[in-house]
Amino acid sequence: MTIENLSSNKSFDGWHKQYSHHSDTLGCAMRFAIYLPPQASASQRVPVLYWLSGLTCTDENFMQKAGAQRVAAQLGMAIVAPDTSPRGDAVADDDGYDLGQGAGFYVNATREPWKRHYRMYDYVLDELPTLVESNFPVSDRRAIAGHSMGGHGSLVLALRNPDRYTSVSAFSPIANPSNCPWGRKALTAYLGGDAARWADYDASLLMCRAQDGVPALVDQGDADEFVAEQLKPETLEAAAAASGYPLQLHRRDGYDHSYFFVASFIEQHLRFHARHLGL
Ligand SMILES: N[C@@H](CCC(=O)N[C@@H](CSC=O)C(=O)NCC(=O)O)C(=O)O
Repeated sequence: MTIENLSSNKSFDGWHKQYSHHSDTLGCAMRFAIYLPPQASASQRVPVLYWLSGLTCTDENFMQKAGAQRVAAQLGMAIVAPDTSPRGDAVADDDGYDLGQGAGFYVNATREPWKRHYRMYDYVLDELPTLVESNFPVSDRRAIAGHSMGGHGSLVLALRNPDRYTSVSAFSPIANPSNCPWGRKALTAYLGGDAARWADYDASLLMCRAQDGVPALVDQGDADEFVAEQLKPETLEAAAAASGYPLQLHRRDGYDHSYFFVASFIEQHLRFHARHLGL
């Protein structure tokens, strides 16, 4: 697999780099960013945190706004941030910011006009780690985290694949997409109108029936403008209580939905993952 380096910036003695590559899964060119801490070398592979961003984002929002590099460098943890959807003139799109390009929802679409390219679930689960692990000094010890739509994606990927990740965390996740306007719009378009087909992409439904799973950490601001209508953290708490799932969910006084919130608590998330990654 050929990857093309687009940028390189030294950061806390490590490197932030952006790459482009052709994705067979998505059928288009894709961009991702990687932060390689100073410990990563030909003789030392480091574990990786995969970060999934939210609606309207690219690989850049987290890498430029969250301020994660200082602690990742201390811990010896790589971070990989993919784009949030397939992109390009040949890729279906929608006028709304919450569907189409920039809004892939980390699902494998089954409906026209989306199903040809919108396969972000498979891309994040399989193609991206294979590519990253064969091109960079990183190991197959993986954790996953994300924000909002990406929080939904990270929880779904970890809940369905506990053998692939050591731990999962989310900021302000869309916790019950079957039951909120953002989720219903996207899942109807990508998977069709039968809500029974959405259950495999709904973190609250998955957590409710989880027999075991990797440790989960969620932070939710109580001044988040989307919390009541779109995010519904109470459904995730109820699901964890019902199944006994190892979820820690913190409500944070006065914080909104922005990356100012993510930046305020990202160190705690990185240290949580570091413990489970064995760092
Ligand atoms: N009103 C905004 C809506 C988009 C938005 O708030 N995006 C969030 C994620 S929301 C859920 O996935 C985000 O992360 N934005 C990027 C950022 O850098 O803050 C709009 O119309 O754009």
